[in-house]
Amino acid sequence: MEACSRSWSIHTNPAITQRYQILHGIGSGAYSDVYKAKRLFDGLIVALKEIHDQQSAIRELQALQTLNGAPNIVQLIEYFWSDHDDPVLVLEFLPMDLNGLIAEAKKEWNGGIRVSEMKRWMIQVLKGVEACHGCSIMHRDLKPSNLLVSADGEVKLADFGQAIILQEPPYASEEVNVPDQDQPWIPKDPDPNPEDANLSLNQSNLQQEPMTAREEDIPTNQDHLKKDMNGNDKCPKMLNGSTDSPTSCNLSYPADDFSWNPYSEDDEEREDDESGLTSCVGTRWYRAPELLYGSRSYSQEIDLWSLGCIFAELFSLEPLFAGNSDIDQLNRISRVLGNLNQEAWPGCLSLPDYGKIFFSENPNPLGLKSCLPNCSSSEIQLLERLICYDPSKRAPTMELLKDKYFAEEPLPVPVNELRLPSTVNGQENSSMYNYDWKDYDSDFEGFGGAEVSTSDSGFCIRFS
Ligand SMILES: Nc1ncnc2c1ncn2[C@@H]1O[C@H](COP(=O)(O)OP(=O)(O)OP(=O)(O)O)[C@@H](O)[C@H]1O
Repeated sequence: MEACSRSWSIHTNPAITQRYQILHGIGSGAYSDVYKAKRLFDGLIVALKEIHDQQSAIRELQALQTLNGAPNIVQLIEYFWSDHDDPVLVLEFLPMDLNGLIAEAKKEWNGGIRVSEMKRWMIQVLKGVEACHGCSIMHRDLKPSNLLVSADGEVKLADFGQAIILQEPPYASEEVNVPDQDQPWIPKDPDPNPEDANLSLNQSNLQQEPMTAREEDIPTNQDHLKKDMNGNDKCPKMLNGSTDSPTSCNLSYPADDFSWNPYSEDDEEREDDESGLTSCVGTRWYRAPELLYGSRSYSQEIDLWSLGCIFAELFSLEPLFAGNSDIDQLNRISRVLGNLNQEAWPGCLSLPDYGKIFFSENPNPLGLKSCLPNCSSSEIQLLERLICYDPSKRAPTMELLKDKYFAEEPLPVPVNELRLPSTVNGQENSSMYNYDWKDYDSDFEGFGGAEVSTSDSGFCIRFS
């Protein structure tokens, strides 16, 4: 067995090792290590996701249970939970992601992804997001590397560690959908797929033995989640130790280095009835402008913005807004869409950081067409329904699925006719873009001089 990083519990927990042979590590995220494993009683290949943050584990578990059996959502097979080990989720194994697809298309497919393929990829992603939004779940971290792909070309939304189930309005606080303490949790049947006997999760679930995880260890309300496993208050710091950010969140992280923690001492990071949602979610390149301006009362439209960025990237094979800091991110957006003002979004004045950041006048924004010169007008129109400042103008997924674009020639290919990356072996197909950081040491470089001044509400930054 190949050595795996960081983790002890997954190898030493008999509840897991009696049921699974751990094959090798697949990858690590901010809060998790993921392993490829084989279920001993039937040989089913799975992904074991060991999550080192309980809050993130509970979010993921709640979302995946709510979405069980929904189309284009990664399947939760079972989970292991104890009060002394990190929770481990057993997920269907998916060998690729859209990041790997984009990288392959860029390198190998002269001409990129065909329009007929693009439509099928987009439809699948839209259906996954529609399933989430239909269940009042905001994913909050949509990006190509969280859109996993099966060996058959099926897209599955994954990584629900930042997801939140919305209740009236606009967020869930007390009533959370954690498993009932007394009821062992057994996955519902997903959509049967009799053609694929080996990998059929339907079949695997039917054969499933009784749960070995300790459901009684799952807390039943969110107050409990504010404590660590020893009952102490959970108040970890942001990853870079920064609490003095002038905008909403992290000003100097690499794009994939997200640092949200819902129970940080910093009010900006707290999520509860009084303070609302945290704006520090998602991965910068795909983060909606209202989040970058510090909104705490956003809704599912933030996922729609991310979708627009993902689709644009599938078209051009380059990230649309590859900001190296939150301010650079906003600057890149305003160069394309124009500066955010009341005309673009009347609600912008109430954004917490709106009056703190000003960019130089930009009367002639580039527009999406000039960023995506190879896109047809219907493609640009569809993207404009997602990538716009005013969240209320972003089209819901159901409307987008009915967009004439998908009914026009060339029609979407069937899933089994999609071209896939040549190597379908886990992380080999997932690649983060190597952004050249050296040119952008500070938030303020790359877009002129910055003048910082203090005001009654804090300070503001003005770029010339
Ligand atoms: N079901 C799965 N099948 C195969 N690989 C998976 C699966 N789930 C996750 N992975 C891989 O494991 C790695 C980490 O997973 P994931 O992104 O879910 O962790 P995370 O800690 O929540 O991540 P992030 O830092 O992006 O929030 C990624 O490379 C991902 O592609």
